[in-house]
Amino acid sequence: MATNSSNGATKQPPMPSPLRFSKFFQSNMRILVTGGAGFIGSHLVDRLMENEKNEVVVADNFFTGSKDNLKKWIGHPRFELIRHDVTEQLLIEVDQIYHLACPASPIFYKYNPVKTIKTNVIGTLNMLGLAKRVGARILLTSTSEVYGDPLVHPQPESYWGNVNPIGVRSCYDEGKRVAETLMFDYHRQHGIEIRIARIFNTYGPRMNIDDGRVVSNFIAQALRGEALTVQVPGTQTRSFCYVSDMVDGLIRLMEGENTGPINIGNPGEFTMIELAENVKELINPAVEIKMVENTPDDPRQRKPDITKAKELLGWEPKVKLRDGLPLMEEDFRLRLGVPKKN
Ligand SMILES: NC(=O)c1ccc[n+]([C@@H]2O[C@H](COP(=O)([O-])OP(=O)(O)OC[C@H]3O[C@@H](n4cnc5c(N)ncnc54)[C@H](O)[C@@H]3O)[C@@H](O)[C@H]2O)c1
Ligand SMILES: O=C(O)[C@H]1O[C@H](OP(=O)(O)OP(=O)(O)OC[C@H]2O[C@@H](n3ccc(=O)[nH]c3=O)[C@H](O)[C@@H]2O)[C@H](O)[C@@H](O)[C@@H]1O
Repeated sequence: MATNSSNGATKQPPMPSPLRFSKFFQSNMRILVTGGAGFIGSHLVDRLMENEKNEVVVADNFFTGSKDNLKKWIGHPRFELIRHDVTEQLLIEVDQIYHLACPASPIFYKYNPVKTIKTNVIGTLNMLGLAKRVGARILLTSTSEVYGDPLVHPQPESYWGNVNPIGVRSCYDEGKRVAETLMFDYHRQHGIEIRIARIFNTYGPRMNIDDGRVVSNFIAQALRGEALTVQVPGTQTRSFCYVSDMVDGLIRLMEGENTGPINIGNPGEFTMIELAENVKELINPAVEIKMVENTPDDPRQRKPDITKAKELLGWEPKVKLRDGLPLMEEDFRLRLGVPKKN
């Protein structure tokens, strides 16, 4: 039974399918990754597929994800890709669910806010219903945005947050807060085995080039020789985690005994001006940095307190921003067709 001082679960989780214990069954673990065609999801699939005992099923509606991210697995006997919207029921047999489906870039989650709420609320409800029916363990990728514009810095998991419930970002941050509530209610009421990761800004290869998030924007701008657009005031901070570290943290959380929520992120904190200066220096010293308008409710500071991840998961990030940016640059150069000058 997972441990968390406040969960108050009273019931044992339902039993997994008897086939799981059959010695004739081919793979030991069937894993569903919702949103597996997206940025973090596809890296997670790569890591899960490395284990020959895993069978991986991806369910994705391809809103922000793409088959291209999974092309090396399509046709593999241990892999299956389903076009599916998590706001609809899904009837399959699985042992673990990594529930990532949700647009993550503010441009995309604000594009159809009602759909974003439905994805977070109805989508999570459906995945919990699936977990309940088949006795699967389920991990939700929540977000540091549950802390809103935080008044406590850095943010520990015990902080309840400072979120605008009616703002333009609330479809996402309030949506994820309700998703966390649903996870704990299913845990307490039905004994479902849950895991909640609060992810802080993650970057790396395969981010959509025109995704709108700051790291992908700056790298694409530097490679195209365009000015880097720092949104005012530029002193707002973020902490950037390289995707391989993130995937490692998610798998440790799923495999461990703690329900979370647990912050997974890199505590290295940078202002957006510092980030732009780093990208300029590393990728294209000739580009300018220009200040542009910001969007409403942009959090002014964000940095994870990762004490819990260190103590409970034995996890901490390994890749520093200045080492991760060149790895992402390489991928963006290939996709944009901009070769490196020698
Ligand atoms: N990347 C980050 O910095 C970050 C930070 C905090 C939390 N997260 C969370 O991690 C998860 C993955 O983020 P990402 O950066 O890979 O984003 P992404 O946009 O690249 O991936 C999301 C995936 O979910 C799919 N999707 C969206 N709505 C869906 C729906 N209704 N049904 C089925 N599939 C749907 C998309 O097509 C895409 O493949 C998200 O839940 C996000 O909220 C990410
Ligand atoms: O870590 C998280 O929890 C969240 O992080 C990001 O949200 P956000 O930090 O707002 O991401 P960006 O859009 O990359 O913005 C980061 C900062 O960069 C600034 N920015 C963005 C784009 C740009 O071109 N220039 C720029 O200065 C923004 O004003 C903001 O202050 C993700 O996109 C969310 O999905 C995720 O849940």
